[in-house]
Amino acid sequence: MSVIVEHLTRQFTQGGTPAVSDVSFQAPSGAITTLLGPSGAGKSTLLRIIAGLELPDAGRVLIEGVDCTNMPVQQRGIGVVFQSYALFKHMTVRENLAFGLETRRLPRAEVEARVDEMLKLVQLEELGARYPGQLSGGQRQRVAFARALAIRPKLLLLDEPFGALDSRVRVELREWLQSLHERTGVTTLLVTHDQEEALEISQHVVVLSEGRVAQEGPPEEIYDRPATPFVASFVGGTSVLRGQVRSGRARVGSLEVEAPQSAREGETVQAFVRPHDITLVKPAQGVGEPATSLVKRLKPVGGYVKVLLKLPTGESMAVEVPRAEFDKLGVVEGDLVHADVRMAKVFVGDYVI
Ligand SMILES: Nc1ncnc2c1ncn2[C@@H]1O[C@H](COP(=O)(O)OP(=O)(O)OP(=O)(O)O)[C@@H](O)[C@H]1O
Repeated sequence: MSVIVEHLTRQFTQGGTPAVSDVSFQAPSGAITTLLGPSGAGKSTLLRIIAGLELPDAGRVLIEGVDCTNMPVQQRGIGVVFQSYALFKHMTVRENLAFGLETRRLPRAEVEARVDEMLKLVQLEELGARYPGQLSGGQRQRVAFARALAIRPKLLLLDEPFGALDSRVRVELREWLQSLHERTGVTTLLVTHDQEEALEISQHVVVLSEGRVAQEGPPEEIYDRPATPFVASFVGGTSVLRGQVRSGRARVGSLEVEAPQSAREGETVQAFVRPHDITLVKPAQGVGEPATSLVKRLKPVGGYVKVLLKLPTGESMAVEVPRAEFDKLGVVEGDLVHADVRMAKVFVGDYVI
């Protein structure tokens, strides 16, 4: 069964903006659901309410159909992994894993069997006798997962579990978490501010902004059909540009793209342009129309270069150019270029899609 939250609200300061404001969503059973949003969006507060570490001012939390809103943490059947490992330093890995089971008064033999099972599950069979200080960050976090899963939770709550690790280990553990989830099938809620992480590992995404749900759905839907400009830019790095319909085409600054059929002449439109759907062309001197998009910033990132353009309208547009293509282009910061938009989603009127 799923996790359902209904109209959750939590306000820390009187008269201030609520950290969580009337949030409702459903996390499907057996799936990984991510709570995705920028810093301060209310993700951790929401997770803490679901875990029972924080009480809401209003609203309900239902786990497997049971109202858990006021239930003590220990009775909720939840495993939690935070960003910091929170392992006992003076205990070995085995002792760390056994601790939660012993406090639940499981028989000794069962504790030992469960610890073995968990070490195998997280592929750390060889390291049971080590202390946390003798493990790498990634290994420590795998122990934290094993400890959370040892109690056979109905629900696994993960608050930026890879946040403290370097990017290579992060990506490795992302894949590891997917395979762990395939093996356990435990309903999982993952807090992250990393859209790539959310799109890659979850089956359901809840995008949060300023304590509210901005959009909820499968990752493809969030990416392909963002419900608001916030979701478009936060999830896809999409630029949102304003323009007008002229002769059946949408003119967005110096750019021109196809207008929706329903668009009337002169109507205001918004174009959502993804960074990889733009081709940059450096104009040959004195030939053709003068270029008007200013290269404000260039940043090589792995196999591509991130380019921030300033359009004549004053709007900014993010572009990603494959490294080889960029090298051929030979532009530097301060150059003027043409920006050919290969594809854009154009919407008429205000932010309703
Ligand atoms: N115990 C608290 N007392 C007062 N304000 C709080 C408390 N906990 C969180 N807040 C505030 O609530 C808002 C939401 O915080 P929260 O930590 O839930 O956001 P978040 O999306 O998890 O952010 P981050 O990714 O930075 O952890 C923030 O403005 C934060 O300052």
